[in-house]
This record gives sequence, C-alpha cells and structure tokens, in this order.
Amino acid sequence: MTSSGVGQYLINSNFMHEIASLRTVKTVPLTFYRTVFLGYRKMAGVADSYADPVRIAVIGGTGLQSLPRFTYAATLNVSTPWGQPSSPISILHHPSPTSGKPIPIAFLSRHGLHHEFAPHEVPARANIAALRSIGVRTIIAFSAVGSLQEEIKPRDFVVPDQIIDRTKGVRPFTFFEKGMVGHVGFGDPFDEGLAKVVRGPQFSTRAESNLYRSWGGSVINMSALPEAKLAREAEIGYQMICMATDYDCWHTSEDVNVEMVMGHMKANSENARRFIGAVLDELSKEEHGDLVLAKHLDGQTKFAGSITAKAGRGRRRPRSWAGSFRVTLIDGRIA
Ligand SMILES: CSC[C@H]1O[C@H](OP(=O)(O)O)[C@H](O)[C@@H]1O
Ligand SMILES: Nc1ncnc2[nH]cnc12
Repeated sequence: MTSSGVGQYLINSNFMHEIASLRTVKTVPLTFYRTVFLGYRKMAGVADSYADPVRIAVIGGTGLQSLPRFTYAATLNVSTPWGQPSSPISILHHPSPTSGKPIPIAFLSRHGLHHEFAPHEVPARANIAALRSIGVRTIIAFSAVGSLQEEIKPRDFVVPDQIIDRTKGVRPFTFFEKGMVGHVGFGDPFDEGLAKVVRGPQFSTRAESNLYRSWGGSVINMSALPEAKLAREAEIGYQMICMATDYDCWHTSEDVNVEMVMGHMKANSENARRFIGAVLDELSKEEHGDLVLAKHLDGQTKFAGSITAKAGRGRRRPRSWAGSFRVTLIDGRIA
C-alpha cells in the first residue's frame, strides 16, 4: 500500500488522562486502494464453535459493529479470566486472493453489538485475551478519530505508527499483575510490518485540542489504549487504522459531535469495508505468513513470571503465561 504524510496521533479520554501521539502517520487517500469483492454470502445456521486456529482478527470501532457481506462461519461466546469480551467473536471466511481457500478471520466489536460500552468501559483485557485464546496473532483495529491537522480531512484514512498515552492509570492496562510480573517493549507501539501492508466519553476542550496540536499530534481518539499495549503483552501484532470523522474543536469548522462522527462513518462505511478487504487480501498472501504469526514478537514475554522469586508469586498467578489466555465457551464447546 502506498502512503504519504508525516504527523502524529493523539488519543483522548474524558478526564483528559489520555492522549496518544503518533510521530508518523501515513494518510492514505482512498484512490490508493483497489476495489475488492466483498459480496460474500452469510451462511445459514452459523456454528457456535470453530475447530481451526484463527490467526487474524479485525476489531471494529464506532460505526463498524459488524462486517456485512462476509461469510459467517461461527459465532463464539467466550469468557476469559478477565471477563467476557465486548461482543461475541464472529469467525468470517475471507477467500485467499491466491488460492481461493477460505481464511478464517475473527471479528469483534469494541463497543459491543449495540455500542453499549463507552470507551472507558471497553473490556480490553477480555477482548485481547479472548482473541489470543483462539490463536489470533495479528489484529487490525479500526477507529473513528478527530483530525488535528488541516491536511487530514474527514473520511481520510490514517495509519499511525506512534502514540502518546493519556489514559495511564485510569483503565486496566496490563495482564502482568498479581504475582505474574512482566515487562514488554513498546517503543514501536504498532506493528511496523503490518503498517506496510496496511475514557471518557467527553471530547476535548479547545485549549486541550490546541495543546495536542502544539505537540504535533495528527489525530485523536479514545480507544487505541490500552488495546495496543495489551496486544503487545499478548505477543499479538497490532495495527490501528483510523478514519478521520471531524476536526475536533480546534478548527474554524463546526465542533465535533456524535452526529458528525456517525454521519462520516456511515457515508464512508463501504470504503472502510473495502479497506478491510484489501488488508485481508494482503495478509492472506503466503509471503506474509511469518508476519501474521507475529514471529517477530515471539519471546517478548519470555521472562514473564520468572522475574518474581517463588516466595513472591501470587496465589492467583496462572501456571504459565500462555495458560492465562485460556477461555471458556459460554455456549458451545472450545473446539
Ligand atoms: C462516537 S465519537 C467517539 C468515539 O469514537 C471513537 O471510537 P472507536 O475508536 O472505537 O472507533 C473514539 O475512540 C471514541 O470512542
Ligand atoms: N474529536 C475526537 N476526539 C476523540 N475521539 C474521537 N473520535 C472521533 N472524533 C474524536
């Protein structure tokens, strides 16, 4: 995928504890994308379990609660040690562009099936643990964002590669606790390789919006964290794809409001689905096998647990790091 533009990315929360800033973003005009066929039929009698590991997941954000016109192979209702994810996990079949074979893709709706979870309520640990437990090693996460730069216009897509966290301390943000101590690198919060292929509910004040701009921020949202950090801890490659829906409140145009965000999301939803199809096509290629399996992240958590001497290990500590990502299917069976 071709891309252009340099900037930063900001993430915002209600109490302004949260800002994420991307040092470099690639704003990608839609003309760069080829049209992909998304007219898959929905299978009748969707199963409640799935036998094969699923390596790739899409997390849908605001305005992207489902992926219509993909083939639905299964719907998994799971429970994790961190509770239930924000939505059931749909397993979709995406035909490989080379072999035509169906590639299973997990889809999860960040804010729930009906947008019932506010950004600070999203059960991010359960979401990431649930995806990891079914084999996911690559996540493409979608987000509706405010633009902090004139040149990023509503409906432009932005692929961020850096982030400033202003959610610190106000949301559960780690799997490593209770006697399972671990530390992962987060210098590059998003997955570079993937980039090549591609709390609070209140919006910011004008002063804040201008402050983030003065920091060089490109876009602002409420969702990238802790999601990206938890994915790294779970050794999952993670890339957020942002769609600009407004100019926040720093611009001379109308201040951001939900109607504006939803209007742009709706109008641009077909482009978002094409975008997802193109990314999945790319990731389905054999040459990206190692990338999709996040081989480059293997070993990130190698010292998790062992840093704590036996005497200090918590009673609730899982037997092994991998063991902590076990889930229970609420209805159906784990296959
Ligand atoms: C409805 S506007 C604010 C809302 O939109 C973004 O959601 P998401 O990142 O899940 O697409 C933003 O982060 C806020 O949660
Ligand atoms: N202006 C904005 N601030 C925070 N999150 C957003 N999501 C969409 N627009 C936003």
